[in-house]
Amino acid sequence: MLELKNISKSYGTQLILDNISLQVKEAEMVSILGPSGSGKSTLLQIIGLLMKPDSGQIHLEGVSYQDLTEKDQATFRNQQLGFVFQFHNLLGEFTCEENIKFPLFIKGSALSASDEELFTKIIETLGIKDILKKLPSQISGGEQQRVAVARALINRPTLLLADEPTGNLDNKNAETLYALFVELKAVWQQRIIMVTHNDKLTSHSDQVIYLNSGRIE
Ligand SMILES: Nc1ncnc2c1ncn2[C@@H]1O[C@H](COP(=O)(O)OP(=O)(O)OP(=O)(O)O)[C@@H](O)[C@H]1O
Repeated sequence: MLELKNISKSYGTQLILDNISLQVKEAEMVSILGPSGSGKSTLLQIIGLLMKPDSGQIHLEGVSYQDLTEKDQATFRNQQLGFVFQFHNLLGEFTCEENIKFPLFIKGSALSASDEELFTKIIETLGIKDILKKLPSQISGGEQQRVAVARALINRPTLLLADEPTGNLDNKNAETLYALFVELKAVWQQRIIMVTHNDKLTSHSDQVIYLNSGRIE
């Protein structure tokens, strides 16, 4: 279970999140919608341990974020969380395969047989087998985004966090990526929290959350 209790966050005098509480079970897909500036990305960053709330508690699978030291937070992020952003942040000088395996290299140990097995399963599911040796600049935007999703999944994250993952894709690629998320949820029981502007991409969500004026509507 992911549990947020009374999360609040201000920037200066501007209250961005006002006592937000939320529970997300395993295999649930949650969409976060809301007007620009309503705090969607801020909430996602707090859940992703990239920003601290001013108050409130978060637990993921029994681990309290408050109890983690800075070093533990980095390890927790790398092992438990997967991130996909609108601008996928792929490393331009590395091939797609190297980009996908990057989180495994960070761990420092050699890739195990089960890492390789998962890698194969991921690239097959995402349909990106044929582009593995290419550089990110040599593939399309939709393909780049699928590589970013593969990289986010390679550590088997407890929670996949996606911030406007379809934001720079055309409609067709956006729908393909969303269909992939739906498949990851159905087949892999992947828990996903996605910020989106596109309310067409929420039909399979277990929870749709509208943020407005710092609160869930
Ligand atoms: N580092 C910061 N310092 C000060 N204010 C910030 C900072 N980051 C965000 N804000 C402000 O906090 C508010 C919420 O920002 P956030 O990016 O979470 O909104 P959002 O709902 O994701 O917006 P969008 O849909 O436009 O991406 C905005 O008014 C923004 O200007």
